[in-house]
Amino acid sequence: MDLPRLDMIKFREGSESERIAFSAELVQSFKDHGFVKLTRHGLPEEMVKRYMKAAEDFFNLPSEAKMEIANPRGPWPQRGFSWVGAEQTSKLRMENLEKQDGWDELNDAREHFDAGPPGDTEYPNKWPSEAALPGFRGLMEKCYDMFQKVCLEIMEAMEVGLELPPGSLVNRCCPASSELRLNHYPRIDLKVLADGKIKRTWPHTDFGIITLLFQDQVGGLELENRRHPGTFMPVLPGPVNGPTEMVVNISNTFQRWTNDVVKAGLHQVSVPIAMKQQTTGFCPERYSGIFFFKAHRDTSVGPLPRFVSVETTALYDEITALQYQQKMTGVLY
Ligand SMILES: O=C(O)CCC(=O)C(=O)O
Ligand SMILES: [Fe+2]
Repeated sequence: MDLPRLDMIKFREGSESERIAFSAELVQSFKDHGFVKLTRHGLPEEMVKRYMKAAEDFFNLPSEAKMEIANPRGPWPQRGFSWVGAEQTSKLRMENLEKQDGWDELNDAREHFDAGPPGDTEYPNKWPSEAALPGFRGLMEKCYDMFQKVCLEIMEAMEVGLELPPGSLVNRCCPASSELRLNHYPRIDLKVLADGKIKRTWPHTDFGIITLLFQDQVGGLELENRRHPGTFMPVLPGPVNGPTEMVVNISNTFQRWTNDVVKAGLHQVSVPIAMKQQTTGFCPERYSGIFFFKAHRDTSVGPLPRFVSVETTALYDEITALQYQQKMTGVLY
């Protein structure tokens, strides 16, 4: 089974009834899978291609250049480079938060780069020098703005689909506090993965509102099959020469806002489906580009009034998006 693939132009340029139909299908796919694929997402193809190529250029820098902009471990938004093994996604799984101890030895075979809003003075970004990587910062800042815009549009559609007052989601996301990420999974021996202590990315949910994801042709991203909890199915890369497909998943903040009406999509990165039966050899390197769309730092991530009633009590506490981010980032290390 592949994920529903929705054409976003129907929301952007469609008639009122097309906008309503798109929004209903979007909500349904999120309720069923926690995931959707969007085509004609409005992001220039050329820009997405350059974004993915920039990931290769960045991770090909010498280690010293990457370590110069290393992310300081700790409970604050991530900025700059995180080396292989720095982050342990196994700890992020909501139900594992209390029983973290046994999860300490599970590592991710992944390095990544994170950037927050352009010009963020509270948590400044860390860029490689212009000499080392010409144009990288400019491109990332442009992508950030475009990704933020498309996420706001998805929030608009969710307001329609969930029959929420216009602006009730969108207004919680301005000014921007999202994060852009580049992921690199180095080539790895299948035997290492088979040992069970290292995975490309352990099952987890992301902690923002929604996540946008672009992947190369290697494959390996998997989402939980909600019909058979605990099992996973592949989110296959789009056609090689076709237009880019944007994968979108629901993250914890949206689950909290809707008091579990729309739940976050559990996902992992595993061995690509074509190599599952193989016991020897190497898993090729893989790149992905991600945008963690987040709520404004002072906004509450407690359930919205519309999802709480006498019969339906609030499942989550009223803390700010920044406090929640700090709590979750603290868990990662
Ligand atoms: O690389 C991928 O496809 C997924 C990575 C991921 O889940 C994350 O960075 O949160
Ligand atoms: Fe993720």
